[in-house]
Amino acid sequence: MVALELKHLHAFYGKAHILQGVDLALEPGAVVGVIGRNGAGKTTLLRAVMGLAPRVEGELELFGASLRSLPTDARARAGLALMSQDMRVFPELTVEENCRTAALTVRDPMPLGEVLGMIPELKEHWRRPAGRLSGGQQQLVAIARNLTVRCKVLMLDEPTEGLMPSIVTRIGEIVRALAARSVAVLLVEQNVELTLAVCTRLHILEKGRFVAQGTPKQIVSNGLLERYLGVSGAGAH
Ligand SMILES: Nc1ncnc2c1ncn2[C@@H]1O[C@H](COP(=O)(O)OP(=O)(O)OP(=O)(O)O)[C@@H](O)[C@H]1O
Repeated sequence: MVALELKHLHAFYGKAHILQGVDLALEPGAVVGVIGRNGAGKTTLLRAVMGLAPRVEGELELFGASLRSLPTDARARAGLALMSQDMRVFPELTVEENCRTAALTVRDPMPLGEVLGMIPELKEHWRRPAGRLSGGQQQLVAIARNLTVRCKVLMLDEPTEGLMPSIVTRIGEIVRALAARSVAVLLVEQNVELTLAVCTRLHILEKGRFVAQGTPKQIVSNGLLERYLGVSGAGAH
């Protein structure tokens, strides 16, 4: 079974042809990383899947059903979620309210006790406005909202950018826990160590095309990180 499938996906900003025929299949429980240099098109890829890129061609399917004609909110209701710098939490609402408003958007939300069971560190902030929390804690609130709606495919755009190492580790653990619950995760992340540690498979994007793929081990041992990113991956596993 495939959770998310992209077939010959193209995306454009005006005349700029950014994604140039991307194919990708993401199974439930997979954690797939997309890595590539600045400007390769990683963010555009996630935005295209979410219905946020201005012009997209090709096919996108969620559990075999086409997403092409669906606007972003319908894609979200179908189980797709995107976490990025500009879409995190409602800052004026408390953590609890952030989760409760998410719960209202679906028929069968995850009970909040279960959400807190997965992210227990939110308990002590439950009644605080989310905007008062640290960047890392807000990121956990955003994940909690996506847990609440039982998203089936979670796309993360640079989830650990600017965060302290302890919270980076925590986000990695939570990503693994989500995958263990059959959520398919598509991760765009500059932190190579984290990417290698949590991903089951990596795809390298260069100038809008996938040029290589493999397990983290294969990518490192074939020297592909040096070749395409100019980093070694040494010290990571
Ligand atoms: N709104 C936009 N309008 C026009 N061009 C854009 C827009 N957003 C991105 N681009 C261009 O599309 C290309 C791909 O950008 P994108 O942000 O997808 O790359 P990226 O791989 O995520 O890079 P980074 O790692 O720097 O975030 C770049 O050349 C960028 O300048």
